[in-house]
Amino acid sequence: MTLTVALGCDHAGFALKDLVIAELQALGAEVLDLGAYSTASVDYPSFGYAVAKAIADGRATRGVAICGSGIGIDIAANRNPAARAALCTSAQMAQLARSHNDANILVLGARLIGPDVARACVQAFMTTPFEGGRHQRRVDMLGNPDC
Ligand SMILES: O=C(CO)[C@H](O)[C@H](O)[C@H](O)COP(=O)(O)O
Repeated sequence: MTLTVALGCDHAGFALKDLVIAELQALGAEVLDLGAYSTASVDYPSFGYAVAKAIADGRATRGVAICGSGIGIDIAANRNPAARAALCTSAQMAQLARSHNDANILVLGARLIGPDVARACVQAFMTTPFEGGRHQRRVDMLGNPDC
């Protein structure tokens, strides 16, 4: 089954976007590009919200969100209860975000990591399964802040 991945970035993430798209396509994913579409200055919350919304309404199964540090767009995406957005700076973090946290959005900081790390993060995010078991219980708790 082809996985659709929603992609969103701000101006700071724009330079990394094409590389991420190419990597996702090489892994067999379909990409839903939600912008930004240039390096003109824009506001990262809009793009974090857009990626999370695409997952919430079923247009995508996973997402990748990119801004300068990754921090702002990560905060924005995680405001949507459907999002489990994980800011990753290494392939190991991306792998753990999938295997332990069932993360559905990979967040990258384009001003902090290079192309090789970005590619490795995308690869780990797309190929690592969720382990379930004890991790499922904890992921379920993320959806219920009163527990
Ligand atoms: O890193 C970011 C937020 O966490 C975003 O990439 C913002 O674009 C960054 O803060 C904006 O910086 P700029 O000086 O406006 O490019």
